[in-house]
Amino acid sequence: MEPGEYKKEQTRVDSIIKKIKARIKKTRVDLHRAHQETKKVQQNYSANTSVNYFEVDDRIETSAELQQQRGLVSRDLENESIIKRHLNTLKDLSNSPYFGRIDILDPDESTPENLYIGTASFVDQNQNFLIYDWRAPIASIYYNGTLGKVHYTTPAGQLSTDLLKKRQFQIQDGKINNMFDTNETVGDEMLQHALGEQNDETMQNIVATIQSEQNDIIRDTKSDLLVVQGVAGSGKTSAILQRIAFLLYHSRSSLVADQIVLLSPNKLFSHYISDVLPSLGERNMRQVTLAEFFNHRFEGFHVQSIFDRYENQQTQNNDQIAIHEYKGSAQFMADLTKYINNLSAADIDFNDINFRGKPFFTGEFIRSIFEKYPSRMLTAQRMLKTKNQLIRILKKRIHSSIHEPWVNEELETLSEERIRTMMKGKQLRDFQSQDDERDFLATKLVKREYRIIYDAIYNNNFFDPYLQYTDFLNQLTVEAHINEEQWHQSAINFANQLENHQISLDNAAPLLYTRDLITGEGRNRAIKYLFIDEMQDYSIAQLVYLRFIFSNAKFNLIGDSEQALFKAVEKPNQLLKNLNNAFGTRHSRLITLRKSYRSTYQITTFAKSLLPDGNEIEAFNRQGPVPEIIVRYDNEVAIQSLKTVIKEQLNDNGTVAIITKNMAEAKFIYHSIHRNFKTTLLDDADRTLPKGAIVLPVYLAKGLEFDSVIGWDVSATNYNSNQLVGTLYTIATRAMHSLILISVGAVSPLITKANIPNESFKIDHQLSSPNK
Ligand SMILES: Nc1ncnc2c1ncn2[C@@H]1O[C@H](COP(=O)(O)OP(=O)(O)OP(=O)(O)O)[C@@H](O)[C@H]1O
Repeated sequence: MEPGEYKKEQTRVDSIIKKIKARIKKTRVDLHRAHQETKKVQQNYSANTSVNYFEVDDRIETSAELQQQRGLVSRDLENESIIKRHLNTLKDLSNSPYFGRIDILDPDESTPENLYIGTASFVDQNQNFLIYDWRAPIASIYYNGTLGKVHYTTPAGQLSTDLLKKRQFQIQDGKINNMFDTNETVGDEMLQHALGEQNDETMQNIVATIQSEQNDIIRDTKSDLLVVQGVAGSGKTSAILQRIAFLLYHSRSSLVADQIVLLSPNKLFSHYISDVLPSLGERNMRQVTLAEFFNHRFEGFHVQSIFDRYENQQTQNNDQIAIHEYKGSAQFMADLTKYINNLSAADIDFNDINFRGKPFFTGEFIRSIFEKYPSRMLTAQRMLKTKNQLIRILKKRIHSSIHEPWVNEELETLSEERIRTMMKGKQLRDFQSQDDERDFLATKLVKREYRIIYDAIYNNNFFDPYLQYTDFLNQLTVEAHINEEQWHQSAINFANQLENHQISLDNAAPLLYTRDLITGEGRNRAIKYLFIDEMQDYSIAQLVYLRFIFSNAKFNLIGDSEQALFKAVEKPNQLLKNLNNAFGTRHSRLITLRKSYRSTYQITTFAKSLLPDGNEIEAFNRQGPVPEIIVRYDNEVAIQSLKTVIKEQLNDNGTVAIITKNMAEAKFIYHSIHRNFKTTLLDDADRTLPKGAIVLPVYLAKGLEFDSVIGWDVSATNYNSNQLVGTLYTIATRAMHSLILISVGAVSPLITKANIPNESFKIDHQLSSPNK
C-alpha cells in the first residue's frame, strides 16, 4: 500500500460521516412530521370506527369504509417505520460507513472508478453513490472476484469490468482500525478477527466477510428449490439471513418481509437471529417453529413437538422405527393422495351439524348434496360447492324464520340502545317502510341465533378429517417390512391419543394434508419464500405437506445431514433427488458448504473425526486449546470435575453451555450445580439466552453457539448406538473456543473407535474405578 493511503482514506471517512450526520438531522425532522401525520390519522380512525364488533355478525358485511380507514392508518404507520429504519441505518453508517472498496476500470473508460461498499447505499444530492449497498449488482465482485477481468450480473444482463484493487476496512466509531488490500474473496485476517470474538447474545450479520460460496446462496434468484447442505458452522443460517436481505432489496417492489416465512428449530433460535435483518436495515421475516405451526392449525389439540419425540424415540423398537420411517416418507403421502383422490361420496366421513342438541343438517343430508356434484370433479371442488349450497340453504332458513314467534318476542324486548347499535350505519331513509325496518332487525336477530351453524359450515365442521385419516390408516395394505400387527396398533394409538386431545408428530402433517386436500382449504398462496432451517429434522412427508400449502413459495431448505438427531444420515445428492421427485420442481439447486467457521481449528478437527466421512469438512484456521475428555467412574466424582471445569471456563468465557442428551440429564445437572453457580436450565419455552452457565438438552442447542461447551456424559452406556453420532457431533460443534467432554465410565465407542488424531485432544483419565 502506498504511503499516505491511510491518511487519505481516513479523510474520506471523516467527510462521508459529516454528510451522513447532516442527513440524520434532516431525517429526524421527516420522522417527526411522519409521526404527527400518523397520530392525526389514528385519532380520526378511532373517532370513526367505534363499532360494536359483537353486532357485526356477518363476515361478508365488513364495512368497506372501515377497511379504507384501516388502510390509511397502516400506510402511515408503514411510512413512519420506513423512515425510522432509514434513520437507524444512517446511524449505523455514521459509525462505520463501509467495509470495502473496489477499484474498477470499465471497458472503453480511461480512468478507474473507486467504489465503496457498506451495509446500505448513501447517495448525495447529485445522485453520486458515496457508498454502494452490498447487495448492488456491482458489489458482488467484491465478494466473488479476484483481481483482473470479472463479470457481474445486472438486471440488464451480464457485464464485465477490470477489477484493479480490493481493499478491506475495519472502521469503528468513525476511525479506521485496520485496512489492507487483498486479492482473495475476503482476506483471512478480517475473518479471523470476526470469528475470534466472544459469542454475542444475538447473531451478527456477516456482510463484511461473506465468502464466495456463501455469496452464491445469497444471490441466487433462479431456483424454485434451493437446498443448502453445509457442515456445522459453515454459515448456513448466516447466509440465508443475508439472502433474505438480498431478496428484499432485489425485489423491492414485489416482495415484502411478510411474504417470507422461516421455520426455525426452536424459540431460542428465533430470538437468537432476530437482530440480523434489522442490522441490515430490513424488517424481519415471519418466524415460526414447527410446533407452533402445528399447534396453531390443530386448535384444541396438543401436537407432539420434535423435542417430545427426541425424548421418546430413545425407547422405540425396530418395528416402531419402520412405521415412523414409512409415515415420514414421500411414499406415505403418495398413498394418502391416492386414497383421497379415489374417495366416493359414501366413503367421506360427514358429520351432523347440530343446533340446540339436534341435527340441523344431518351428515346424510350433506352427503346427498355432495353426491350431486359430478365425480369427475376434485373432492375439494365438490366440498366447496357443498359448503356454498349449505350456506344458501341456511340463508333461506334465516329468511323464512324472521316471522317466527320467538323473533317477535325478542324484538319487543329490545332496548332503545340495543336497537341503535343494531342500526349502526343505517339511516331511517334506508327503509321503505316500518316493516322493512322490522325485518332488518329480525334478520339480524336470527343471523345471530344461527351464527353457530354458519361458523360450523364455514369451518368445515361437517366433515371429520380425524375419522377419515383413521379410515385411511385402517384400509392400507402396508409393505412387507412393516409389522402388520404393530401397524394396526399404531392406528389404535392414534385414535386413543385423539381422545386425550393429543396428536403425535408422525400423524400431524398427513392429518392436515387429509383435511386440506379434501376441503381445499388451509393453503397460503401469499407466501413467496419459505425457508426451513435444520431441514434434516423434517420428514419428507412434512416437507410434502408444506409444499402443498405454500404452493406459490420458492423453497429454501437448509441443513446438515450429519446433525440429524436419532436418525441415520442421508447423502445430500440423494436427498435432493428425493425432494425433486416429491416436489416436482423445475429449477432446483444444491449448494454444499464444506468449510466450518464457527469453531477453532482444534475443535473442528476433533468433531469431524467423529464422522465416517468427516474428512470432507475443512476447518478454518483459528487456533485454540485442544478439546479435552474427562473420564470419571461415578456420577459424584464426575459432578465434582464438572464443577471445577465450569469454574475455570467461566473465567475466560461469556457463555458456558453444558449440553446433555436429553431433558432428564439436563435437570440432573442443573440440580447438581445450581447452588454453586448462577445457572440457567433452558427448556423449549425459553426465548432468550442468558450469559454465564446454562444447561440444555442438545435439541435446544441446534443452530446456536457458545464460547465454551461441556458435553455431559459421553460414556459408552449413554452413547451406545450409531444413530447417536449426529447428536455427539452437534454437541461438539456448538463450541466456538473451548470444548470439554465428560464421560461417566468408559468413553463411548463413537469416540474411541473414531479416527481422532492423538494430538487433537487431551484426556484426563481417573486411573481406575474407585469400586475396583
Ligand atoms: N463469512 C463469514 N464471516 C464471518 N463470520 C461467519 C461467516 N460465516 C459464518 N460465520 C460465523 O460462523 C458461525 C456459524 O455460522 P452459522 O450459525 O450461520 O452456521 P450454520 O452452518 O448455520 O451452523 P450449524 O448448522 O452448526 O448451526 C457464526 O458465528 C457466524 O457468524
